[in-house]
Amino acid sequence: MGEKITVENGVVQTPDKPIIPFIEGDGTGPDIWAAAKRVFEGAVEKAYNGEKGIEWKEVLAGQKAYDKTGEWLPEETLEVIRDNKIAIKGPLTTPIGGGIRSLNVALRQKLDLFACVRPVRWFDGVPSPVKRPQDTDMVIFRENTEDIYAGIEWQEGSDEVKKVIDFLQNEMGVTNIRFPETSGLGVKPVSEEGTKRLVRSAIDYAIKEGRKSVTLVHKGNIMKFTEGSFKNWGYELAEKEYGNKVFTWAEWERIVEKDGKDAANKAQDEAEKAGKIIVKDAIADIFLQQILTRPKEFDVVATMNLNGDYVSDALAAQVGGIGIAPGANINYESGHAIFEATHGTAPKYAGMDKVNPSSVILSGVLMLEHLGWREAANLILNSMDKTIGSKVVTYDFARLMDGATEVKTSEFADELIKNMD
Ligand SMILES: NC(=O)C1=CN([C@@H]2O[C@H](COP(=O)(O)OP(=O)(O)OC[C@H]3O[C@@H](n4cnc5c(N)ncnc54)[C@H](OP(=O)(O)O)[C@@H]3O)[C@@H](O)[C@H]2O)C=CC1
Ligand SMILES: O=C(O)CCC(=O)C(=O)O
Ligand SMILES: [Mg+2]
Repeated sequence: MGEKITVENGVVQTPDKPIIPFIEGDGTGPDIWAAAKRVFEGAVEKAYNGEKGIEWKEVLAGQKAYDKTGEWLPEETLEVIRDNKIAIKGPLTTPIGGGIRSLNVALRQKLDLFACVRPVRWFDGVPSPVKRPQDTDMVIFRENTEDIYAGIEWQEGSDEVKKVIDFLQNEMGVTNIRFPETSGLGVKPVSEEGTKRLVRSAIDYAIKEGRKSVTLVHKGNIMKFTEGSFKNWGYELAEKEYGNKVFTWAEWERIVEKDGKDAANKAQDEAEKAGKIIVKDAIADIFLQQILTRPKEFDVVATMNLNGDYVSDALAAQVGGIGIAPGANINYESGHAIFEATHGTAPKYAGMDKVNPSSVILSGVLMLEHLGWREAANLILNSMDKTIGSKVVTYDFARLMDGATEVKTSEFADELIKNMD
């Protein structure tokens, strides 16, 4: 009989047979989930000889939920995940324009999973568009509950948008809505609490994992009171809560003003040598250039929701694409977490047993690490290295690799299970 995972004083307590809810997902979700589940079970069995095991519990969301219950995201699904603390999911479809809002975003918001953690590293042999993919080794902390993802927007021509435009023009003195008759409007909330809990998680992670820096990525030069404040609150939190453990660029600037640039650079050098975390910032556009040209300069990255979405896929491309990029949505305060692939439902490949299951498999590796089952996680990581190293890969890698053997989703899983040792 399975038992519930609990969290005591922020520490996850995993029974030998934890109940883990899963959402299969839409489109290619069932293909990659079937493969991933077998890989997780193979690794756990091999690591613990039957002494530990997972009791899977299916919960519904997306098309499957709608067909069975008439709801896209049933309350029962949220209740089961809340109750069991963690879950793993495949991708869910979001129609563009009208219709339902993103179920993926709704799950993160309803469970307050404020940090979307996406590690980006290269596996030996994976085809990449850059010359030195091994230089990219970053962990993105994307804020998950605020920003324009809050879904506060009004359609062009609606009574609501007319009211808001009227308010802006007549009560707030706004004069620069270029085409007021035909504008839709969106609101971008970014709060001090939301920013600080995200940046805190990123710095805690950097300290725990022995990382060198945390970069706050923002567009504060243009959006001063949202993205600019994100940067300022980030520095404020770093200095106030972490004191001597960090050196911030805000401090660097204060030293420049007082004693000049050489003194500031010297202080940063000394901080690096002392193993302090360097907390710095980058404006989002130049950041997207520098992750390509100088990836070694970045380590942990903390950013808002939309920037984080763009940065995730851009960085994933550098190490082989979204077919292999994992993710976790975590509330570090309550311990709730949902692990999920970074990519979408890739509908044109649905049911073809074709796409790469690595993204959801590596999300499962993050889940096993979260549970403290490092042995099983490492078995999968080593097997992934070995399997890709032997050039047995799915179509996405095969089309970019010389001499590759292209296999189906399920065959790639067979190969991973075979190569676990
Ligand atoms: N978290 C989630 O559940 C997410 C859901 N979505 C949703 O998914 C739907 C489709 O979105 P779309 O923008 O087309 O993005 P997708 O990520 O679904 O697909 C875009 C392309 O990425 C490649 N790709 C995606 N998954 C894999 C995989 N497992 N293995 C190999 N290659 C892969 C394919 O490239 P190629 O054609 O070159 O082979 C595919 O055509 C939308 O409804 C969107 O809202 C999107 C992102 C995240
Ligand atoms: O939910 C969606 O449609 C998109 C989500 C997304 O792009 C992401 O999680 O990176
Ligand atoms: Mg995305």
